[in-house]
Amino acid sequence: MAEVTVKELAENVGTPVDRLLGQMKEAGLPHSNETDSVSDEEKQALLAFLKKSHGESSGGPKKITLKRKVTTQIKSSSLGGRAKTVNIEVRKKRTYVKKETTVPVEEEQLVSPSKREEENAKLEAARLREQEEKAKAEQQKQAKIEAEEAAKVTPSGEAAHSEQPAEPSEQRTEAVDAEEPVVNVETAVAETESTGEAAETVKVEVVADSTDEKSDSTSKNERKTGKEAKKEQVKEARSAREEREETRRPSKKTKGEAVVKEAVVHHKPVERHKGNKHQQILEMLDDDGDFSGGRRSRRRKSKRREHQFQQPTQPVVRDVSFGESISVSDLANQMSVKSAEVVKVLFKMGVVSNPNMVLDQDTAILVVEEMGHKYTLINENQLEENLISFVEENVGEELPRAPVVTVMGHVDHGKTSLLDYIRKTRVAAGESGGITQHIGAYHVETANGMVTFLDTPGHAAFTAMRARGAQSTDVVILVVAADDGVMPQTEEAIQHAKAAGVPIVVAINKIDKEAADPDRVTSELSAKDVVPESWGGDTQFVQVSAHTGQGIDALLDAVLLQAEVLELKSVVDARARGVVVESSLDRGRGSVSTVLVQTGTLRKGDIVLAGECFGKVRALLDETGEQVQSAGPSIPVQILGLDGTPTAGDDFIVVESERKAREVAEFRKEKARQNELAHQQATKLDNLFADMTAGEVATLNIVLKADVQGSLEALRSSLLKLGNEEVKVNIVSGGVGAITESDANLAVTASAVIFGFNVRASGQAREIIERQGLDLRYYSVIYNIIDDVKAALSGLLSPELREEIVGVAEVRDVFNSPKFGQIAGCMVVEGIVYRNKKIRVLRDDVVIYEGELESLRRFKDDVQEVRNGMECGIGVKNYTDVKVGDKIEVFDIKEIARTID
Ligand SMILES: Nc1nc2c(ncn2[C@@H]2O[C@H](COP(=O)(O)OP(=O)(O)OP(=O)(O)O)[C@@H](O)[C@H]2O)c(=O)[nH]1
Repeated sequence: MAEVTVKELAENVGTPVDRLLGQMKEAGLPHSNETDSVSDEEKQALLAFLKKSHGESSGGPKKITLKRKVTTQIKSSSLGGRAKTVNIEVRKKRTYVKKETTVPVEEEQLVSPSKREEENAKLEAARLREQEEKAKAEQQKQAKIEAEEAAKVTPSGEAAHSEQPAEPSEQRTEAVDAEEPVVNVETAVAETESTGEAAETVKVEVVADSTDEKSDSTSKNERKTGKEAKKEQVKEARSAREEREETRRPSKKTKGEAVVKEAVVHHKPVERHKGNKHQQILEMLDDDGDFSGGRRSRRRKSKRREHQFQQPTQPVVRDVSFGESISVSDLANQMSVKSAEVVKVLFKMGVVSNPNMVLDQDTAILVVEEMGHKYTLINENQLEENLISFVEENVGEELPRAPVVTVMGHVDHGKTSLLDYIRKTRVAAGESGGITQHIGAYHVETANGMVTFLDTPGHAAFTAMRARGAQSTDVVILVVAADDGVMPQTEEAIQHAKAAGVPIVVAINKIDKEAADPDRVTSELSAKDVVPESWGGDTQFVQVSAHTGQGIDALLDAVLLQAEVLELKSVVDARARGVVVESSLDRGRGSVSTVLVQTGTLRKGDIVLAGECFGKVRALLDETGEQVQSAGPSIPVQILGLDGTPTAGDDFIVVESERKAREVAEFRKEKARQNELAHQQATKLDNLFADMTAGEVATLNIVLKADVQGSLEALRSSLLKLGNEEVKVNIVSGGVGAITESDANLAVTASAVIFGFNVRASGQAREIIERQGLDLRYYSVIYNIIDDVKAALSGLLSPELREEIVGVAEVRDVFNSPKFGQIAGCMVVEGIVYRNKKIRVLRDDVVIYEGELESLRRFKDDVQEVRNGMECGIGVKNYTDVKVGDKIEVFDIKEIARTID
């Protein structure tokens, strides 16, 4: 490279000649004139000096590279089936470069003298100069010093030269440095904050540290002010948010939680600024005192408060309420003691118990008193009584109501056809085999008034309803086919109607038929005590034809006339009450119950209690399936909304509240369960004798079904031969074929056992048998039936009662205890003295008192029994005249069953 003069070099780098000469002097070069030539070596020397003066030689880090290494393993199975583990190392590198803005451009120009580079250098130098001057203007003091230093400069001042001229450039560098790293740090912080890499932030701050103390402090200050600014922002945001929260308070918790949730769900590190936000929300919520932190602290506080136990100053006396019986555990619960406590007390009273044991009312009272509590006796029927009184509030004007009619008669005599004709719909055609499969109810308008029909499939439902004491029918239409006459089911219908005290209107049907013989029917019915008015009786007979419609109007008139005689009236404006006709579970609609309103008006939305079911009436449907808003007396409706399917014949009633309905329903369920248990015991063949009352002729009622007529007759005669003057067999019903629903219902009403000889019960019959706990027995050998009945009748014979003395105690001493009254100190001389068995007091072997023991104690303990040779204390109930020398005899009564020879 060719040599240049100082002036040319100054022009090339865009620096004043004087300044360049000064720098050259500092670098130890001999140049003092602008015309002096500068060699390449000198240029290099000047460059080295300048670099040094700008701190390059200090070797301070210009860049920091952060490395992160993550090693993971991947396991793969090779073809040979051997697992292969591959280590994967992921290296991340991040480099932070300190901006090289302070390097004087002159130096670059010195080493790159080409024209293009020179121009670039010029531009860069110009920019630098501008910055430099700016810095100068800002730091006047430094400029002054610079000026002073410049003035001090003397050509001989080597030392001064070597130090002072460097200062301005150093300071200049510092000034730039002081700014640049701050910028860098802030950017770095912003970067790392947004990615959550806090570690990098720290490193970058170190860069600033190592670079320049001043810059660090400045950046710290700046950061500090930045923090304060943030604080201010947070505060502002907080107050703004608080204002916003005031207006839409309910959403704040959700928002705060949502931030956390999001972070958790996506496994993202919570961003710092978002974290701050979250923190703010938490803080705000805490301020409000209704978020977790606040709650927790409050809980802690309240816990502390709870723990401050205060000993009660006097024993807590609790009021315990129970009915006829209560279990030990329930009693304990009510007294707030452990069951074991009650068991202990009972044990002291001589009763061995367990928590599940049910105590009778008297025992429960003793326990409660013993434990120092009060008791209230509950009338268990209170609920029902309350319900009745609630219903009796149903006062209002009684208005005439439509009669409710049940059509009964033998199979195929035309019941459905008759009803079909009356309501002008063809129900019969739609039925399988023409037999009515459903129980329904509907009302029809006639020219003379309204009539409600209960459409039943014969007598079963009527019997079932009757068995539950449901009096739903006002009039029975007895259908008898004029061509067939009185048949078994006709007779049955008559019996049912008479038993229920329901007037009959006879419809002699199929009068259109050639074979019709109404007179025969009339005479046959008269023989059954159904006598027409024309023959001096009180029953209306109407000849009808369900096919031609002949006599149907007359029949309806007869029914309405009968209703008039009955003076059927009912309150309309009152809470509804009535009877359940049928109910079923519909797949789409749930429980669907057909009910007949008997009094009052049932409305949509009413709370209905029907038997053991209850619910709010969701919808009311009439017989055509149309929704209605209400139903008055004698109107049948379907109700939707009950929680179950009540049984046909159950009463339904509108109650004040769902709570009340539930309470009574629960009570009824429990009662029914108990009744069922009791009933199951009573109707078992083996237990029948328990029902017998002394002096009466006991009867074993049997419903007998056989496969063929021959066996039926054989069985009937054999069974009827059994028995004597004390017991007898009564075959309530005997027939050929399967055991039907009707048979089961009959067995319920007659308290009969059911025998099936080579026949089985139908599904519906089995359901009733199971529900009612009837005794059903299947046989295939006649002698087995006879043997069983003989055995049952043996049970029915009055058992022989024999007395057995089980223990004797001699009275050795008598004393009075203020707590237990008179106590006889005894020695057991025979057998065992039992606490719960009957006793007699004998004086000189003559019975002077018969009764029970009040207490039996050994030493201080109540005991159940005391054996021979042991001493005991006996308190005799209601007897205070025991003397020394008396004997207390404990006896048992044993029943010895007799058999028929
Ligand atoms: N000729 C004539 N036939 C009748 C009359 N009434 C009913 N029938 C017929 O008698 C048969 C039995 O009629 P239903 O109405 O099904 O008799 P039901 O008593 O209801 O029978 P179940 O449903 O089985 O109890 C049918 O074939 C009817 O068409 C009538 O007045 N005249």
